[in-house]
Parts: sequence; C-alpha cells; structure tokens
Amino acid sequence: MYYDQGRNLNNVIKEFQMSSKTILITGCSAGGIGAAFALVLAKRGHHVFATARTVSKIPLEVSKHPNVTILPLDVTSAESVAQAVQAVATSNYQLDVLLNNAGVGYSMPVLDLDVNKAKQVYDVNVLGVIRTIKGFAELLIKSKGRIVNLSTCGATLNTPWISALNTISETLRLELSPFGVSVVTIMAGVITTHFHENEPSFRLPDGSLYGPIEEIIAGWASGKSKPKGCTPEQFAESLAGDVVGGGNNSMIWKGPHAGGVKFLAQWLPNWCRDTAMSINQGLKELKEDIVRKGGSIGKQQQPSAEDLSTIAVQLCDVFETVGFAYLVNCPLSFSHDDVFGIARDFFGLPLEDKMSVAKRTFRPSNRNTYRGYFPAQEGAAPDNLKEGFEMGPPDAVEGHRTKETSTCSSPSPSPFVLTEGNVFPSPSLPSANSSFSSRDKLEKLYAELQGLSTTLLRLLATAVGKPEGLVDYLLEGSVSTLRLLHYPPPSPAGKLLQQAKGQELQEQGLCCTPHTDSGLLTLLHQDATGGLEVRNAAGEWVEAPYVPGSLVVNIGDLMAEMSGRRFVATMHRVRSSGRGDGNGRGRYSVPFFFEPGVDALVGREGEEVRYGDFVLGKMRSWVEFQDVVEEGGEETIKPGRQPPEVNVSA
Ligand SMILES: O=C(O)CCC(=O)C(=O)O
Ligand SMILES: [Fe+2]
Repeated sequence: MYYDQGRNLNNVIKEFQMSSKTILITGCSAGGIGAAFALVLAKRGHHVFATARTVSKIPLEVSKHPNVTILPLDVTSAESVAQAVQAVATSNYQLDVLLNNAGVGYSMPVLDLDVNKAKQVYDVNVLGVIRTIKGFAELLIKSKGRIVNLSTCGATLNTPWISALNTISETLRLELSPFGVSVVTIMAGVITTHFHENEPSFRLPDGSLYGPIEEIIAGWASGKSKPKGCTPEQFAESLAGDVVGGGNNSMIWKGPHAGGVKFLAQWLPNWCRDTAMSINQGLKELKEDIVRKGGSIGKQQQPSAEDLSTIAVQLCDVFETVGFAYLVNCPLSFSHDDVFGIARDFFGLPLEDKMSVAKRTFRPSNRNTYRGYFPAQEGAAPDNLKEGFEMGPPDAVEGHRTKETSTCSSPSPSPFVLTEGNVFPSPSLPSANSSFSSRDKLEKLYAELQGLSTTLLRLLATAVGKPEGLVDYLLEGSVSTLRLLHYPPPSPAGKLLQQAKGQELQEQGLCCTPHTDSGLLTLLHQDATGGLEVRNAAGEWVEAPYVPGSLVVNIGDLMAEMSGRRFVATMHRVRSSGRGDGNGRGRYSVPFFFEPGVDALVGREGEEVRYGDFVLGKMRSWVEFQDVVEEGGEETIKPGRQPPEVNVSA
C-alpha cells in the first residue's frame, strides 16, 4: 500500500476526484509553511495566488512556477487586502480556497508582555485573519469555497495569540455554513521553519519575575528547545488534500507531536496537562529558585528598612577593619555558573577573534582605547599573567567621546577615552567556527551589578552621614567597568621565565600583583579555584577562599578617600597556585568596578579631583595600560605591542 509522509491512499483518491482549484495563501516568504504549500499545490496542478507583505521574499521556485500568481498582501492593512481582492476578482480564476498562513511570533510570560507589541501581534495573527476573510468572503461565498486557518496545537496550551484564532475559526465555521463555505483549522505539530527568526533576540524586561529562567524561556522563544519537527515541505505534502478538499472537518491535527497534544488537551484531566506543560518550561526551576531565596519574589525581595540598617552597620564594620565582605543571597538573576559560562564563552574564542576587539595598545589599527580585550603578556609580566575583557555602561555610544573632554574644566590630555562605547566580538567573526553569543547577558549582568552596587553605596553613604544627593551626583554618567578575567595555566616557557625572574617571585607564585582597586566598590565573582589573598591590618596575607554563590565585596581607593580614610581599601593579590581546576582551563574571575562619572569631583574635602583624572593617574601602574608613555608632556599610547603568536593582518 502506498504511503508517503502522511499522504495516504485516501488523500490521493480524494485529490484525483477533485478538479484543479484556486487557492490564495498569505505569508509565502521563503522557508515558511506558506511557501511550501504554494509549491506543493502548484505542482499538483492547482492555481495558487502566493502572497506576502514583501513579495521579493517569496522564493523563486514558487514565483517562477507557471501555476502561481504573485500578489503583495499585508494582512494588517485593509487597503492592501482590498487591492488583493480586486486583483483576484478581476483575474480569470474563481477563488476556491483561502489559506490564512501569515503570522508572527511573540514569546513572553503574560506578566512581562509589552501591550503595544501584543496589539501588533494580534493585529497580524488574529485581526489580520479576520480582515483577510472579510475581504475575500464575497468571492468564497460565490464559489461555495473553503477557508483554511493555520493554527498550531500549541494554541490549546500556552499560545494566546493563536487560541483566539481557533475560537474565531470555529465560530466562522458555523456562521458560514449556511452559505456553503467550509472552515477548517489546521492544528499544526512541530514544523521546522524560519518562523522564530522574525523574533528579535529574546530578552525579558528588567525586573521580570521570570529572570531566573530567562535562558529556558529564550530557548523556546528562539525555537531551539522545540522538539524535532518535520520540514514545511513534508507538512504541506501531508495536508495538500485537506486544503483543497471539501467537507467540513473542523480541526485537523497534523505534523509531529500534534496527535500527542490532541490526546493531552482533549482526553486527559487538567492536572496531566499542567504537569506535561511544566516540563522543560522552567516553572519547576523557578519555583525552586523562589524557595531557595526564602520564598520571596519580586518586590518582596527588598529587605525591610530594619534589615537595611543592620546590613549598613555590618558593612561599615567590615570595611573599617577587614576590608573585604562576602555577600550571599544577592538579588542577581545570574548564578555563578551563568557568570563563568559567559567568561568561558569569551575566552574560549580563538585568539584572533579576541584580538579583533583588543584595545589599541595591543592592536594599533583598533579604535577602542579603554574598553575591550587585553591579552596575557607572558614575557612582559609573568607575575601578572591574565587576559581580560572589559566593558562599560551598555548605553555608551560606540566610538564616541562624550563628557570626558566636552564639559570638564581641565580636559585630560590622555589618549584613553574612559567614556568610549563598548566593543564586542561580532557574531560574524573572522574565524569560521566561532561565535560570541553572550553580549546580551553581559549587558544584563552589568545593569544588575550597577543596581546592587548603588544600593550598597547608598547604605554606606547614609551610615557615614553623607548627604542624600551625593550618591546621585557621583553616579551621573558612571563609568563602572565589568571585567572578565582569565588566568591561563602557565606555559612551560612562562614557567622558565618566572624562574628567571628570581627566587622571590617564584616563591610567591603570583598571577595578579598586590594592588588596591581605584573606584568606589568592587563586586567580585571568583570561581572555585581559589588563589585570592587579602592583606589584613597586621600586614599579613590571608586567603579569601571561595564561598559558593557569594560575591566578594571590597572598597576602592576612592571610597577610602571619601570616607576620610575610615574605610580601608584593602591590598589584594592572586596566587598562581589557584590557576586551574585541574582540567587545564585556568582560573576565571569577574570583578565589577563600581565607579563614578568621569567629571564627578572626588577625593578628600578641599582636595577634590576629577574622577577621570584620578583614574588615569592610577592606570600608569596597571599591566594592561603599561604602554602609556609620556611624550612632550602628553601621554600617548605606544603602539604595536602584540602577543607574538597573533597574525596582525588577520
Ligand atoms: O581575580 C581576582 O580574583 C581579583 C582580580 C582583581 O583584584 C582585579 O582585577 O582588580
Ligand atoms: Fe583588585
């Protein structure tokens, strides 16, 4: 017996019994179900009006087919629909079938919906269908034709844009039956199309209650988490007979998994459906996350005023003495795994891709001076062996000099532009097989860390009796830096160099030399490798061990100054013993340096300096800016330092 992808004997017989029909299909852009239906039906001898909002998107194979007429049709425009109706009415064809296929996707938890966006989605998916049906109704009634609405089996579960269509479709089925027009809803299973590519990269709005499961939701929004489906062509083949066939068959469930969902939706009790729908949707994980955080969600996560003043007292106490604190249960939507996943994503790129965003010091042809990548400099600084990537505020304009030189009273002659925009490895990187997909996550992490640091700064400022407005003043145009660090395991050549540098260095085994941070506060994610050490008031180096899930917080020079030296900017370093988890990957850390705006006047009362100048002064001692040289009283970047293995022309 003949059987081909659902095109069973009955369908074949049904089709042979029917003469050639004329079908108008909406949304026939390449890669989608509409285009696949157009081709399959045209090849079977039917005449097809293949329509799309942008007709150039209709694949050539369809548009060049002798049985196809191309028409522009935007289902959100009554005028466009009227023009298409006019074109069909004045053609030599009688319209037998209207296949409403055009649709757009919008995946978002209901609480996070952007209502205007939702209106647009309804305008295409629901009102667009009504507009088109109204337009073609007269022709369809004349032919006693058929309306086929493409829906999905997801409509019975969690796709509000589509379930509205189903109700309308079923209502129309009854309302049009007296006129001899049949109405069918296709409950599509999983079809692999370009549908999700129309959705921009997924991002929950700031403050979403669903933040902890954003990645899981993103997997569904992008279609990546969908089970394997059939191709649009296979799907169209299996349904061609149903589209042109008569009969009032209401709902047709077709495509991979459609049968299972039908069974679930129509036969099993609600609790079974709820259980099935909670699998891999992140709801279980979200519940666990809420329980882990003490059963509180959203706004209730904010501690009470009493809690805040207790935290303020504890922080003051710790910054006056030890200088370092561990924050636990931080209100961040990123776990340690998430944060170090981003770091691994970046540092795992081939060197030439990282060098494509290297600071100008390391690649003279690049424009970025302050943000971007700095490579490990094994020869120049074996005791400071780290590679890093730095970004500033996500909204800084790329390659744009802002306030730094425009409003300040004494413009800095430095070639470093502290306010410059961020650079990220482009998705189409020089090397074929690599890609960096964590830009959105980095920007979100930055925003969350800036928010958390602001809360901490407000607490500290109030605790030391600073005026209310000080924090807002300092943070105007804040140039905080989020830094990804990787301390690679030393190469054999690097080990030799360390030995050559002398006994003391070898014994210390440092990969980040002792320093204080320069800004207000530093919030550090360190991985489980360890190695961070802090110098206590007695001048002894003590280990700052890894505490799962915690953030290490210390204050920088600026905060120490502003507190009248009440707080200590603690000296810290990293030992290279902590340069690997044994699997040869090295150590990762992600410090966030919370900084004021470049023009904020900072420092001790009566001796205030511009923060931009303060930080540029400090940069002279940083390994990643060692190429600042004085020439004729002005600092310039000494160009041309490259890690030896990089091909400059790459
Ligand atoms: O890697 C670490 O744990 C510390 C890094 C650090 O202190 C810094 O980058 O200022
Ligand atoms: Fe530091």
